[in-house]
Amino acid sequence: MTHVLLSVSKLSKSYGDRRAVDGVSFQVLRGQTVGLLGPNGAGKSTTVGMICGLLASDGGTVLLDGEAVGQGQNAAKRKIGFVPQDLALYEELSALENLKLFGALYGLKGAPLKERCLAVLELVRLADRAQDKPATFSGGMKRRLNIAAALLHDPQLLILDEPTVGVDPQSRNAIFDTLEALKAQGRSLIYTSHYMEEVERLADHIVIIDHGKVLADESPADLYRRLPAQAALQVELADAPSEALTAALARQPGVTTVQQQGATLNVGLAAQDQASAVLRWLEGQGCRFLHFATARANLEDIFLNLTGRSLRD
Ligand SMILES: Nc1ncnc2c1ncn2[C@@H]1O[C@H](COP(=O)(O)OP(=O)(O)OP(=O)(O)O)[C@@H](O)[C@H]1O
Repeated sequence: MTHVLLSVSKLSKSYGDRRAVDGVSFQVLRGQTVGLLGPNGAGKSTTVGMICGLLASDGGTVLLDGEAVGQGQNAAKRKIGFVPQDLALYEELSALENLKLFGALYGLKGAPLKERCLAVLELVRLADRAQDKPATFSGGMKRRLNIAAALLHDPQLLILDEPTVGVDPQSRNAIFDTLEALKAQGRSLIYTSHYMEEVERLADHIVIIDHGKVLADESPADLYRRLPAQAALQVELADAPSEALTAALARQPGVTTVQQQGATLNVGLAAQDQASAVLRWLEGQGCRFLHFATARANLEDIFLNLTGRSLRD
């Protein structure tokens, strides 16, 4: 058995003359969580829609366990669970009745269906609300019920399209707990988001997508290694530093970059724990500080480094 569960190759789709997805390729290994990260309109939803066989592609292939996932019913598709951006629930049926209905679509019935419904409700932490209607649920609870529905047939790969948009913090945590439990069971996940903190928390591997193209396809550690600085120190001095001082600062150990704007210095650091040494050095040079702050580099910086633009533009 190969380690590769899903293989996406040169996937493309245009809407009219707009190329929404332009030759996207990446793989998902067994047990791996892949974060598909990109700004709004980058092509994430279109990509996952094609992976699930819900949207027809203009070109490219999607193989799951070596089998093509096309449109229509097929065995490969059954190994995928999909949680779309838009909720799909019957508001007037109870949570349990909703799941029974979805389970029946997968050919589950009788006692095994009931057992599966209760197990997935437990997994998304809605077991105590089984008899309640989604009409009485918060947005986050509805989202969790939708995740439960996608898990009924016990898929190998769960694909979630921006699952935390419009979700309250309590449900957000419950969703993360569910996904972490699935990871621990060895399931594979694809998680699309434009929230870098979420992708950082969950993903073993990150695919950054922009304008329908893959810009990076790496582990978080490798992505960070691309950055010129792993942390930043911002210091506001009482007086603007001399050019000689700024130049000498740039030569200090652990300092990767120095930018000066008036009395403010932005210092790139090879590691965050080098900030105190830099501050001591500045103090030794007779500098007085008004304010200073440090920040660890994040995926936002990586996106900025790759595209010259902010992820949230
Ligand atoms: N049905 C459609 N008809 C026409 N254009 C579309 C359609 N769906 C998406 N697009 C366009 O395709 C591009 C990619 O959209 P897509 O929804 O895949 O991006 P996304 O990264 O998922 O963004 P979002 O987070 O906003 O959903 C965008 O420019 C979008 O406007």
